[in-house]
Amino acid sequence: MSTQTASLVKTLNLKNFTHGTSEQRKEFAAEFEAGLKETGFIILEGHGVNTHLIEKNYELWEKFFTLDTEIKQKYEGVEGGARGYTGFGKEHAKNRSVGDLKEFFHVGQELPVGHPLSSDYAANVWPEEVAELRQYALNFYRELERVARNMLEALAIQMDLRPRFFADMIQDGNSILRAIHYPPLDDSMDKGGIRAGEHEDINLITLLVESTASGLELLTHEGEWVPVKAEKGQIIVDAGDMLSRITNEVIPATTHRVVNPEGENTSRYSMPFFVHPYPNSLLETIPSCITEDNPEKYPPITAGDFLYERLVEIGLIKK
Ligand SMILES: O=C(O)CCC(=O)C(=O)O
Ligand SMILES: [Fe+2]
Repeated sequence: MSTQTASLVKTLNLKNFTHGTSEQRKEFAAEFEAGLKETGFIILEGHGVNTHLIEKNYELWEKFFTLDTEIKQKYEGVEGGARGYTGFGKEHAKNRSVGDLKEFFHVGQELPVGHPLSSDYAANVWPEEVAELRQYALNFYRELERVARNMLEALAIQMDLRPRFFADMIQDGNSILRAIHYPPLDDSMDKGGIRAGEHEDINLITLLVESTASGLELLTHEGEWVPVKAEKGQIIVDAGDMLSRITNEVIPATTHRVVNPEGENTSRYSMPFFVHPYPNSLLETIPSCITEDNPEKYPPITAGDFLYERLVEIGLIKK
């Protein structure tokens, strides 16, 4: 981590919330909210996600991404990229036309047959060439959901909401595990291309376990790009558009990007977990976030409709 990042982005330990005294829990919650407001990012330690599980996921996803393109394309095309593989250059940031220099694979919520929400979600697709992926990716998904629940409970307490306010929204929610491969750059790639153009995530919060290489940057309120990196055992947490919307922008969505490598030109892998409410959950402004100086900015919308609008904007759904 650069010294600049170290001083700018707060590092918090989740154990202080899950196992701490009431003082430590309060302090954790306050620091989390302050971090989201000040820089949009916090770095989380003590999250309890097993290192082996993270390493195994990287190993298996790398196996998938090194398969021939024709094989990977068999797993493409499920509902605007909601599940399975999305090929190189397809997604672009909201106001850009050049596609990002990445390919990725989405794993979504998997509910038992007969669950009332199971028909709301497309079925996951699993590459038969990497048989172990299903088990390891789903275990990882569950672990990240647990961390997300804890973080959102802390935020709800800090905002004087009932503790499960956000946690109920993400219960059986539409969260997405995205495994990303940014290939080494070569001359055939679009000259204006960047690994991931400047953007905000669509969801409530995003959890990013350590990536395999640097490149992630956040935009400060002062308009300066600053590198952020999670080391082994750390998770970066940031705020997305849905959280910004329901907090009436009291918590802004974090603007970030992934820049091209300057030194060694190798593949980069990362695995963001986008924490989403269930599709019928209403994104409605939290009353305490409406004040005379900050009147209500957005009408209510369901999480499903909001997501659809944004997927059209970033090129994953064609209207
Ligand atoms: O690869 C990363 O570190 C971040 C990726 C990202 O911001 C995204 O996919 O939304
Ligand atoms: Fe992002």
